[in-house]
Amino acid sequence: MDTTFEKAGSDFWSWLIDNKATISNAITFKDYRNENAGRGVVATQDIKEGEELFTIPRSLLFSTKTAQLAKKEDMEDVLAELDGWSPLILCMMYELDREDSLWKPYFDLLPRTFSTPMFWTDLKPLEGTDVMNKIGKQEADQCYDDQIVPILKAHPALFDLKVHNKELFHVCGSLIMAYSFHDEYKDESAAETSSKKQDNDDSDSEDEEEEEDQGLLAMVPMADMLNHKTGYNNARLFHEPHGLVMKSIKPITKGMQVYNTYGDLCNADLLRKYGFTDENNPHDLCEIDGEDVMNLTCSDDTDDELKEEKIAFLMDEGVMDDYFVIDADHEIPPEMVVAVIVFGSPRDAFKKMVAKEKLPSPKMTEKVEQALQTILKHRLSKYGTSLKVSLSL
Ligand SMILES: C[S@@+](CC[C@H](N)C(=O)[O-])C[C@H]1O[C@@H](n2cnc3c(N)ncnc32)[C@H](O)[C@@H]1O
Repeated sequence: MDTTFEKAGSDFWSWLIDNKATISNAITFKDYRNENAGRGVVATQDIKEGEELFTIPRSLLFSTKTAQLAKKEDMEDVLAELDGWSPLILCMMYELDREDSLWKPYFDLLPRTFSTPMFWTDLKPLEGTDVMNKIGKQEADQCYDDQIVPILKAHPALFDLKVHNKELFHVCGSLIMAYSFHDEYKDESAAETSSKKQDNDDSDSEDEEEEEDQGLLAMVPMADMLNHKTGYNNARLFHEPHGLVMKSIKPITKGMQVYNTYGDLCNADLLRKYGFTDENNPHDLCEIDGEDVMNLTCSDDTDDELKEEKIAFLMDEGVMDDYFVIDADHEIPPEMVVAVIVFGSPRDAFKKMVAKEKLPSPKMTEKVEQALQTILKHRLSKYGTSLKVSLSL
């Protein structure tokens, strides 16, 4: 038995109880490291649908509202200037290793290394997959350099650049990516204050509204100890006035793992955010680059100007996007068939479509089928290895 692992779990459990969380005795932690899934939660007895598994009071949520850093002089304003995850990342960088943090037993439990591609030194095995364009390492590095470093430098009493470095920034970002929640509960009086603040600030951009709608970004101790397995979801987090409540949404037999859902995610997203994939994933998909579809199917008389016109027409009609998606049913989407027909149409035929403002129907002719085969072969050629070799790796 790994006593350090066990002790961290039991210290955390006691900390939750001491801080007014309630936990059903029908669950306990289990070591799933032999399945590369870290710690998880297991049923110690049969659980009925709708049973409360645990309740976490809001005072235990680690967010920009509760973090130590937010209470330091000037810091409320500094954090308010940042966007996206940066405010919570900065709070976490400050507090993650502090002995005097309320969340110490929780932080001690969180991993410091990750299997997400962000940390891979060799990305070759991912060549051709949809993950490659989504890793976001450069953007994250840029965010650290542009947004975080100036704050660290301006507050030497709070931060030490040797400790609060890029590595710690990535650790905190990765923890937020894989462990955080948005607390969707809206206190009516707080909602009113925040909408008033918006009126005053005159800052009603769509992005901000969207962020507000998602709720408060927070680390939710215990709720984040549940693993995910596509198709096996048996518990869900409810955002109630008195706290965040995890309930079973199906009967759970003694010995079964308790799974939350991380969403209906394709394997590329599971890997990018959480560092694992699901073998049988009905939400898996393959993206086909819209530009490739255009380049591989344009009729011989298509110059750059006509290409632009074709793209604009397809976009106006809502058919064209950056990518076409083939999902797990392996059907070619009708939008992609329409795009192939439009790109392949000679100038005159295309001009008639535009004049009539009418898209062709997604009819599968021999010519279309050949074009689609060319596109799919091209897509396949992007993979560095065959499926057989990848599986053996
Ligand atoms: C919200 S945490 C769940 C608790 C986590 N197992 C732990 O020990 O801290 C999410 C992380 O758990 C792991 N995980 C969750 N479900 C998994 C699965 N089905 N297979 C492998 N790892 C999984 C991944 O490392 C993921 O990033």
